[in-house]
Amino acid sequence: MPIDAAQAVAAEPRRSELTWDHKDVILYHLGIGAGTPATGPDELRYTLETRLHVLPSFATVAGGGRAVSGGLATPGIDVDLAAVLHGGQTVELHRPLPARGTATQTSRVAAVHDKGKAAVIVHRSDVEDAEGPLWTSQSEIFVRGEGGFGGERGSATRLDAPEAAPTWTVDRPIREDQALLYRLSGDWNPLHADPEFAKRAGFDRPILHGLCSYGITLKAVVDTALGGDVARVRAYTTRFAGVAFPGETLRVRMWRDTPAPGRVQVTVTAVERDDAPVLADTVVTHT
Ligand SMILES: CCCCCCC[C@@H](O)CC(=O)SCCNC(=O)CCNC(=O)[C@H](O)C(C)(C)COP(=O)(O)OP(=O)(O)OC[C@H]1O[C@@H](n2cnc3c(N)ncnc32)[C@H](O)[C@@H]1OP(=O)(O)O
Repeated sequence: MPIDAAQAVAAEPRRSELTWDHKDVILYHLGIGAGTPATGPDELRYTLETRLHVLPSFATVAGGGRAVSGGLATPGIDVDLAAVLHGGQTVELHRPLPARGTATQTSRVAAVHDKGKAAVIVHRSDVEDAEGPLWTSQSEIFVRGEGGFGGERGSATRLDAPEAAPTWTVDRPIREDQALLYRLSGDWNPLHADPEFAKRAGFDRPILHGLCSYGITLKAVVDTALGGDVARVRAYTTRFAGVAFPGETLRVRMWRDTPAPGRVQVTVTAVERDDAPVLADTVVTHT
């Protein structure tokens, strides 16, 4: 049986060691579009080792993407990768991320929801180093065709886009080779690179990694709404509402102090496809 929810949730948490250094951080930043203009002072914070600030979404790839592969390598879960889409992602920061580190990750399947036509696997990781907790990450993995196993449906948090005009709107072009560059940070899923595999998954061409859009968007928020200060981010949550393709332009709309003070609510759409939703229910919590 492809999904045995009870077995997945009861499985022992998996522990793994994560290590990273400035090279991994810079590669990740390039993979989410940093470095344009190449020598602009704001971009050098993301790309020059002597000035490096770590974007908190780096947590999703630290250690070479084990969070991604580990999410599906759990007893009780045996699914076709072509049926898998990233559904949602949250990262909660306990401290700013260092540019190099060694940490222990403890991961488990927190829940498996039965959506009828799909299963949603909720995968949680807690990461700490010698100085204490660093971050907590939660991924929702949407597996098409794997529902109907008789599990709980689970609840969904939905945020209406505010009626007021956005405080800021910025456009972020996705390079044609963005997914090819991003995958070097550890998510080698062929869905993002191999046209034949993408067709088998139901797409005309390879789609962008959800976590690449996630990183592009957080960088846009930090650079626009948080004065470029990565250390102000406390938490970042999103739902992947629709696909994005390399070569498109992401329009990032941001509302200050929405839905509460100290939060920026964000929507992301694909400009070339009539503002089709890409990220929804997206909030950056900050100091
Ligand atoms: C540990 C980390 C491991 C990560 C593994 C992933 C590896 C990566 O390489 C893979 C990727 O990056 S894939 C790219 C990024 N993701 C996407 O592009 C998906 C975009 N979203 C969609 O296509 C649709 O929203 C879609 C298809 C997701 C849903 O659309 P519909 O089928 O139309 O669903 P709908 O009828 O609206 O709702 C049915 C029930 O499902 C819930 N739901 C909807 N969208 C969800 C989402 N994004 N995440 C989680 N749950 C979601 C709905 O709430 C509904 O349930 P309920 O009726 O109980 O409310």
